[in-house]
Amino acid sequence: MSIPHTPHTPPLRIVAVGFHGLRTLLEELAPHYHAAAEIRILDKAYGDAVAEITAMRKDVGIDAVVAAGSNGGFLRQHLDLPVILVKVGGFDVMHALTKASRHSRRIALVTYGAVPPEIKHFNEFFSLALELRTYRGEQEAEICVQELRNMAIDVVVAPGLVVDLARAYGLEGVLLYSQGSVREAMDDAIEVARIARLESAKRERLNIILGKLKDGVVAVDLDERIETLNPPMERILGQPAERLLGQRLSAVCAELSLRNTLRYAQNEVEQVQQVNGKAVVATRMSIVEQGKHTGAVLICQDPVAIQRLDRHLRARVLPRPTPTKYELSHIIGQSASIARAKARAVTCAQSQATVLIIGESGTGKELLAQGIHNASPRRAQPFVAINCAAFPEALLESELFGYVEGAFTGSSRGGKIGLFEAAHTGSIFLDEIGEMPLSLQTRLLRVLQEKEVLRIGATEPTPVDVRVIAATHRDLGARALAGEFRSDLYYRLNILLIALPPLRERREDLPLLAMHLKEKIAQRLNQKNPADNTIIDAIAEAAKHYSWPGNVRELENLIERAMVFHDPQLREHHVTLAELKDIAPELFVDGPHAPEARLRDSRDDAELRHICAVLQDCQGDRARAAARLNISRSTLWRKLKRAG
Ligand SMILES: Nc1ncnc2c1ncn2[C@@H]1O[C@H](COP(=O)(O)OP(=O)(O)OP(=O)(O)O)[C@@H](O)[C@H]1O
Repeated sequence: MSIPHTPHTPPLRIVAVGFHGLRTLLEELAPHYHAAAEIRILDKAYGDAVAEITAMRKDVGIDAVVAAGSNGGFLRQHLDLPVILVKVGGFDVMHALTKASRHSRRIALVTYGAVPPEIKHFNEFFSLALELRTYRGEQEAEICVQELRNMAIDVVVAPGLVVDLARAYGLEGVLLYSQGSVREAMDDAIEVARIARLESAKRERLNIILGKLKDGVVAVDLDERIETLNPPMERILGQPAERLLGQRLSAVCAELSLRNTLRYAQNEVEQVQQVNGKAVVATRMSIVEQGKHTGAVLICQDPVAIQRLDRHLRARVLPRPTPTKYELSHIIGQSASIARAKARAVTCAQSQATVLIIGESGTGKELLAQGIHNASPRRAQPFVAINCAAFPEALLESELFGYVEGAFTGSSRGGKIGLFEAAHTGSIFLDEIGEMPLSLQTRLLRVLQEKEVLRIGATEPTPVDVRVIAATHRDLGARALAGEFRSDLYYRLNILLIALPPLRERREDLPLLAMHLKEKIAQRLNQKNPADNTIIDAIAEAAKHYSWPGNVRELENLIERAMVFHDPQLREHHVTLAELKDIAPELFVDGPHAPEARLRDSRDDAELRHICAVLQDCQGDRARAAARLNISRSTLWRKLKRAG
């Protein structure tokens, strides 16, 4: 990666600090670096230099500093910028000593920090009798020069500051640095600045990427001090980055501590925890660079966002759930029993518990289930319905629980999502739960208890949040006693019970229902001018003593038949008995032995024989048999059930 020189990338900027002798050297050299960097020469020292450089940095940006001697040491301590020191080489020493010896033999060599060992050896080997001294700061330098004067030293070879002092005390001063050593420092500074720029460009890019994340991210060093964090993490910690950088994470927020991650180098993935009263999903990982632990990182996710994403993903790969059309207000009836069932349904809608609806076929169990779902807080989520009696065991199992790829021969690629997963965050309606095979009852119980499903062939369960509404026309308690239904499942399902009365027990609802169904069918048949009420009234009247084995569904079918067959030309005319018998013969059968009943029985027998033959032909495969008979699987199942 290189820094392209566009008008937007400013040139490298180096501040070279030095006065007097060093300054002269710097001024001589600066023009040579014109193409590589902008060199600013500053003749200030210590605190003044720090203040000036800090101001410059704010103003234009500074990449590196070149300085020498004690001033260089000071700047290194007080600036968080690369400070490159002008180093004294052996050649510099020889060159300066030669120059000094032209004035006198009484020479002192003063260096910043420790005396380099090579100089000590050099001094001894050539018996130069140099006075070797060191200093660390301005004060020490001055004391040193005073002592040298008292020792009658004539020439002081030293860095710029000491040279100036020596001259002030009337001694000769020779600058220790050569042009070569200054050039070397400048070259190093430019290289360091170039690399620092690259690093900061990379860091900036990383920060931009981190800033785009929705999750909060914070990285700490081995001392748990915050090195980097992004805006979402600033929000979680409730402070701006400027205040947080350099602080210990535990001190800012004890709940999000990374101390154990650093201590045991152990990763923790997706732990749900509370921070300032809000739930976060926290992942902690230690950072390993070139095999060494160098820090740790914490990622905080918002559980609400995860759930939203989860729903979105599931929605994309799922079969579309059945759109629900019914509300509780669609349940028609003023009888006490229906009013009670409706009132119960309203209460149940507010609970998360499993609901069990008991009622004969056609009494409105699915209508009620949809109504409960649509009155519950889950109304915007999927509603999935399945008739447990309409599928053979193996098919029902894969429909409900799904399977993973390769779970069995013929399983589709990528596996298949089951209805429980499809209903995630919503409701599932298990119609005819009493017909569910025992082995599947066990699996269902697990889903209810653990709130997770195990797809066929899978090893990892998938968590699901589904409200179960089950329905049956059977006496589940009796079936449980007889060992045909798991009693533990029965108790689990039987938390909120709603009984839907058969139509024959609430005949007072018949006229209202008939009218309602007439409107509904007219809409469905797109009849703008539906049959008048005479035929409907006639049916309601004739059906007073009818037992309605098919309940509201049967009534609905009958009314539809009447609306289709009743001659609209005969509007407002009195419906004759013959006409009514023709349209609704079943209403005139008052017992199993009536002539019409016998007729119907023999018709049913013939139909049943036909169904059995087709079923045998299809080796008992109900789906295929239903397709051949051109009826739905539920209808096939109903016909078989009615025949016992
Ligand atoms: N109280 C009611 N008010 C209005 N319509 C009703 C009522 N009860 C049932 N229905 C209508 O009757 C038909 C059958 O109802 P639904 O499918 O809900 O019955 P079910 O008990 O689930 O039947 P099955 O057990 O045979 O599947 C639907 O068209 C439904 O809208």
